[in-house]
Amino acid sequence: MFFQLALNGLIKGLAILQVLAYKSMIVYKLENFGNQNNRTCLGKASFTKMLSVFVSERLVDYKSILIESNAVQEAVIVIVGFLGVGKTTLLTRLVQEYLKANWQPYIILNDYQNAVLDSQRFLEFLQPDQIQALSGSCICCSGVVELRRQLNSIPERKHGVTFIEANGTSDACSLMEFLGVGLKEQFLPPIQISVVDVQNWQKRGYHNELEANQVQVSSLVVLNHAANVSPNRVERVKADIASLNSSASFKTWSELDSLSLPNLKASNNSADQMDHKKAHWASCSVDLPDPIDSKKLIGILESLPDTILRVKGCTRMDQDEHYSYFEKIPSGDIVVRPYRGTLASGTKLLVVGPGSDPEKLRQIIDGA
Ligand SMILES: Nc1nc2c(ncn2[C@@H]2O[C@H](COP(=O)(O)OP(=O)(O)OP(=O)(O)O)[C@@H](O)[C@H]2O)c(=O)[nH]1
Repeated sequence: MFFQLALNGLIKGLAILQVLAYKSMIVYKLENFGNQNNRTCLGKASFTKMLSVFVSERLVDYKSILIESNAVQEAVIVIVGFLGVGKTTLLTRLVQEYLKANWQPYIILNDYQNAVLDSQRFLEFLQPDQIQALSGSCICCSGVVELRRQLNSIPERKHGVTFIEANGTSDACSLMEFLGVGLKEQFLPPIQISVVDVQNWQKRGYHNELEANQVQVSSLVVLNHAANVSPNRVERVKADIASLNSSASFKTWSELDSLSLPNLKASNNSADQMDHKKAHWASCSVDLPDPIDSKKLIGILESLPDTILRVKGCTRMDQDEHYSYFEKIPSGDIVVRPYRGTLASGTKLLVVGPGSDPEKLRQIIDGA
């Protein structure tokens, strides 16, 4: 606040000094106000108007000079996409590549139930203060105030870049609308990148509309899961997305040039209206035994209702000393890998989708 007042005072002072120093320029300005023939007859009102235009022009000039001489504004890159398409995988790649190129990335991770679980995986590359976790379903409405607060609390630094990963059911269009206001001058207007699973694009039944919403204000669409699909399918998906957002560019995982992302311009594509409630999904989490028999865990994951589209969790398996992170994506694939973070919240099973009910989950776990 004090800095802002001081800066404004300095700018005004500079502008007034310039007014005094450039009398000849004032004469030039008088000419621009249509008084070429009788400069001495300029009325008080015209003079005041001229002075205010001149000073305000100078203010703009000085402000831009000061901003240029300070840090370059920081890109804010928002990663969206349906559940399990590969947003965190992309974020991990981006963080690693930006660090390698001497940038200073900050990340904000939003997820259902327990964003800390995912955020801990980044401690391998980032300091704790470079990572913020934001649990909760809706950063596109009720959660946007907290998201903006977290973003605005990120310190200014050289070569800064901030990545935000939205949860997989976010109303990506509303998110950009709300996030576009109230950010510090430190930041450029946020840009959105959408991750799309080419194999499963628009095979989400009732959730197709939500998936389509998640590409409509994106500047770039990253085409994932493209290894096992025909080139025809890739072209069809691109054409489909282009019909929703004609200004988006496309990159496959291998074509993506991570360091060029800050050069993207925010999309001005107008999006179709979506019933925002479609972005509010049920989710819940329950504790898991530690350790657990790995066959029993697979049995639990396979017994979950089909309406549950995303599963994540962490516990120790069999005789392992280390914890394991496991997950199930909407296609039904189950992946298990060692968990390197600190398990701050204890062993958990997290589920997202209609039918997420802690009582039902406990029954499935006890009966396995
Ligand atoms: N085969 C294949 N697997 C992928 C690809 N991208 C990501 N995955 C895997 O898919 C799983 C889910 O990836 P995440 O990056 O966690 O997906 P996400 O979009 O962050 O998921 P949520 O935000 O939790 O919904 C992980 O096991 C990834 O390794 C891809 O292009 N092909």
